[in-house]
Amino acid sequence: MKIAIGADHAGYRLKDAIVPFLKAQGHEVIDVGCSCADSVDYPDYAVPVCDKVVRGEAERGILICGTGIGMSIAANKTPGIRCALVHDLFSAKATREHNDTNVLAMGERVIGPGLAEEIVRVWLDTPFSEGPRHKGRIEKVMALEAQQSLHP
Ligand SMILES: O=C(CO)[C@H](O)[C@H](O)[C@H](O)COP(=O)(O)O
Repeated sequence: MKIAIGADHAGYRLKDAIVPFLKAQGHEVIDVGCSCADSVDYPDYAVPVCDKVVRGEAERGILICGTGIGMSIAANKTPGIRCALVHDLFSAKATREHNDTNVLAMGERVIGPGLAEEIVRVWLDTPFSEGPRHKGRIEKVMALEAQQSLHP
């Protein structure tokens, strides 16, 4: 799978641990940065990752900041993105099955690399449950997005 990944200064260490993990699993990785502890702004890294996903240049996106909250808020502003903030394995599976999320957010200040790698593995491996109830709910969310673009 082709995966875009980005982080801010509070998440780049976890990103740099996950990139080799993804490559070892056979995934192609587009790393948009950042790559050092100099303070940056998380939206500046959420946007390029989400753009790549909505343009089809990446199938999925992974975003990491201190808590994952800023990244998830920023990511969900991009039409077509469904981003989940996940710090446990149950949610990693459920958000793929129920929400068909295409971007995953995590917080380096919340979890360590061992759990983060397991979350990424489960999130990437779990297919969307094609059941009509989930599809209908996602369609309602996408309709909200369309309404908002008509009334900014
Ligand atoms: O947006 C966040 C908090 O919800 C992210 O965790 C940021 O990484 C965090 O705010 C960065 O904090 P810092 O004090 O500027 O390092």
